[in-house]
Amino acid sequence: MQYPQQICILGATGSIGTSTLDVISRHPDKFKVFALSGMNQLTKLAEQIRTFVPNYAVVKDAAAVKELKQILGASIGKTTLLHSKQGLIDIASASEVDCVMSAIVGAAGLLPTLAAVTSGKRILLANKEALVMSGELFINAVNKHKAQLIPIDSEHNAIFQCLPSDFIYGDKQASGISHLLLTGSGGPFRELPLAQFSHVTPAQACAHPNWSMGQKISIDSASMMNKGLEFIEAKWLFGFNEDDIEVVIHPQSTIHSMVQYVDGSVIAQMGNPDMRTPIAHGLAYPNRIESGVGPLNFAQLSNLSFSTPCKKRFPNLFLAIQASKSGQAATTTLNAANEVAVDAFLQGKVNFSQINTVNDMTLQKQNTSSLTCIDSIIEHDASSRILAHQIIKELV
Ligand SMILES: NC(=O)C1=CN([C@@H]2O[C@H](COP(=O)(O)OP(=O)(O)OC[C@H]3O[C@@H](n4cnc5c(N)ncnc54)[C@H](OP(=O)(O)O)[C@@H]3O)[C@@H](O)[C@H]2O)C=CC1
Ligand SMILES: CC(=O)[C@@H](O)[C@H](O)COP(=O)(O)O
Ligand SMILES: [Mn+2]
Repeated sequence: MQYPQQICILGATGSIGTSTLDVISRHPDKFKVFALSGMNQLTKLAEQIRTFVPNYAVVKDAAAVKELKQILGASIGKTTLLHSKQGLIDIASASEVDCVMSAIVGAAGLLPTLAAVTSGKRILLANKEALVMSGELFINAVNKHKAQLIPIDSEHNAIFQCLPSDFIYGDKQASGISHLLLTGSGGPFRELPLAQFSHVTPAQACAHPNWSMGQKISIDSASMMNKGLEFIEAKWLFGFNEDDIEVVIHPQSTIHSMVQYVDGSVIAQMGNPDMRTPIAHGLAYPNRIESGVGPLNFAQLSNLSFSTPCKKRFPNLFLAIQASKSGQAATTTLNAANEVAVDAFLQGKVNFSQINTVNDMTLQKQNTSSLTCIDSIIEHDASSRILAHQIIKELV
């Protein structure tokens, strides 16, 4: 690895983006911020521009460029402001960039992340939805363009750390691996009586017991759709079959995931629940750098517990596993339906239990045509969203 690395952060104003800048700020000799992007939080983006002085910053549209210019005034410095999808694609594929942090939430992250892939960058992948939407196509592009894909999602980064360094994609036999153990906390409703699920508020659903994250992933954690998306993400990142991935509920989020080997050994990655650890690991890989996360205090770890997820409580997890077995069209459909349903829940249009109803019904109504190119994936995503909106209209 040649320092300094020029870094592009897609989704800089979000939870992962902010943690990434925190790690980078600890290592000014190693990382330079080349480009940042934000969507609605322009004041926060302006503050980041003043602090990190990137070459480029990308916002939603021309009106946002104008507003950001006004906020920045003379402190705009050398930063050029771009906008729209094309602006994101331009910064993700710029020749000066070594490494792209993919931290936009949802389907909006797909095209800029793919632009980084086809430009052969090192990609730090937090945006799991991109991989859920485009699985095989995404991995084929990584291989074709010799991009380097490093998982940032805490579970997948943990598995990446627990696999042998010479692990060959999809070849569990050669490495003596039995299966992957994907841990999930069970979220804020792990013990809530089932009858109360349809009455929970967005604030309650967003109150994750262990992690501080953006709204969408927090709701997904509460329904365990997050673990369903992560199941599909693990399949594509490591080349495993559905039968080789087991989801384990671990409420403390101290073990971030594990690899079970055929000789009975289990290798786990542990740490305090703070995304700066996987982010620092990805930024410096294969080296290690200080992240700002303190050491685990084992004397205070009174209890590490584990259990099996329940289908009645977390139907979204099982829907996602089923979709994974069905194939690409099903996982693209599920991702789109879930984004629409979570948004509707946040707006008070559907209740928490109806997120699963919308996901299930959209999967039943949508076709399962084969999706072999990016245009067909984008089209399928769009038509699934239309179906999900129709289903919501009929529900309310
Ligand atoms: N937070 C976490 O700890 C973890 C997150 N992840 C994954 O990382 C990704 C980001 O999550 P998180 O940081 O929590 O999310 P946040 O909601 O906190 O941040 C999302 C970022 O994306 C920007 N954004 C939102 N919508 C769009 C859009 N349509 N076009 C362009 N930019 C957009 C936001 O801009 P703005 O805020 O300015 O509106 C913000 O910068 C998700 O895919 C999530 O699943 C994975 C593991 C852990
Ligand atoms: C930090 C991270 O990676 C999240 O995806 C986290 O795992 C969410 O917690 P759950 O395990 O409750 O989904
Ligand atoms: Mn995760």
